[in-house]
Amino acid sequence: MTVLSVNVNKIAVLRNSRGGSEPDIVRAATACLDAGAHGITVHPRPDARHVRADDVRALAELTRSRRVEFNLEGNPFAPPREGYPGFLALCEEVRPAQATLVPDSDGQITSDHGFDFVRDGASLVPIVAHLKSLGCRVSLFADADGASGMQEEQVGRAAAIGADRLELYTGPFADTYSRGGAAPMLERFARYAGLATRAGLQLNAGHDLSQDNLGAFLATVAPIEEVSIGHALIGEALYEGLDRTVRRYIDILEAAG
Ligand SMILES: CC(=O)[C@@H](O)[C@H](O)COP(=O)(O)O
Ligand SMILES: NCC(=O)COP(=O)(O)O
Repeated sequence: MTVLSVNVNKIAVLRNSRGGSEPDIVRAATACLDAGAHGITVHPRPDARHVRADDVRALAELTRSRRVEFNLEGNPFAPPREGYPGFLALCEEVRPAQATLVPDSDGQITSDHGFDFVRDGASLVPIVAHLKSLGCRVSLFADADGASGMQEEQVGRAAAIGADRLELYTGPFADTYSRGGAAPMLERFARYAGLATRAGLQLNAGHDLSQDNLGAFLATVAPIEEVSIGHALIGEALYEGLDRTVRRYIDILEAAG
C-alpha cells in the first residue's frame, strides 16, 4: 500500500497569521498520526512564512517518539538567513528519515517544478551523498510530465545521482484533472514511473493531491511508495470538521442560557 505523509505547513500558516501558538502544529500532527497517517512532512521556507526551525525540531521529536517517518523538504541551495539555518543544517540537526530536495526559488508561492537532472545532476551528487551519510533516505522532486526535458534522459541522469527515490511533482496532473481529460497526462506520469522504476528508483508523489484526484492517480501511476498531502487535506479537514465544531459552540451557548 502507498503510505500517507501529512504535510502540516498549513497549520503553521494559520498559527502565524495571529502570531501566537494556536493552532498547535504538534497537536495537529499528533491528530494526523492518531488517525493513521504514516508520517509527517514539512517544507520550511527561508522566509519562515509557515513552518519554522523550531517546528522542525518539535516535529522531529514527535515523529521519533511515535516511530514514524519524518519527511523534511527543502532547497539545499538556498542560503541560510535569520531564523532559517538552511536545509542541510536542519537535516544535520534533526536527521529526518527522509530528505526531499526541491528546487524552489526564494519567495516562490509554492513548489511548481522539479529538478532538471541534466542541468542540476552534478551539483546534487555530493548533497545526496552527504544526506545519505546522515542516515536519511533521499528523494528528489521531479517533473514526470516532461517539463524538464525528455523523460528517458531525465530519468537516466536522475538514476546516476545516488538518490533513493524521486517525488513525482503532481501539480500538472491535479491541474488537468480538475479541468477534465487527465488521461494523456496520467499516461505521461505512468511512462515516467515505469522508466524510473526500471532504473532502480522508488517513487513518491505529491503536490495538490486531494480526495478528489488521488484514487485516479494511484490507479494509473504505480508503484508509488508514499504520497505527501497538505494543502487539500487541511482544507478538507475544515469542511469535515466545521459541522461538529459549530455544534459544540451551540452546546456551550445553550448550556450558558
Ligand atoms: C514539494 C511540495 O510540493 C510541497 O512541499 C509543497 O511545496 C508545499 O509547500 P507550501 O506549503 O509552502 O506550498
Ligand atoms: N510534497 C508535497 C507535499 O508535501 C504537499 O503538497 P500539497 O498537498 O500541500 O500541495
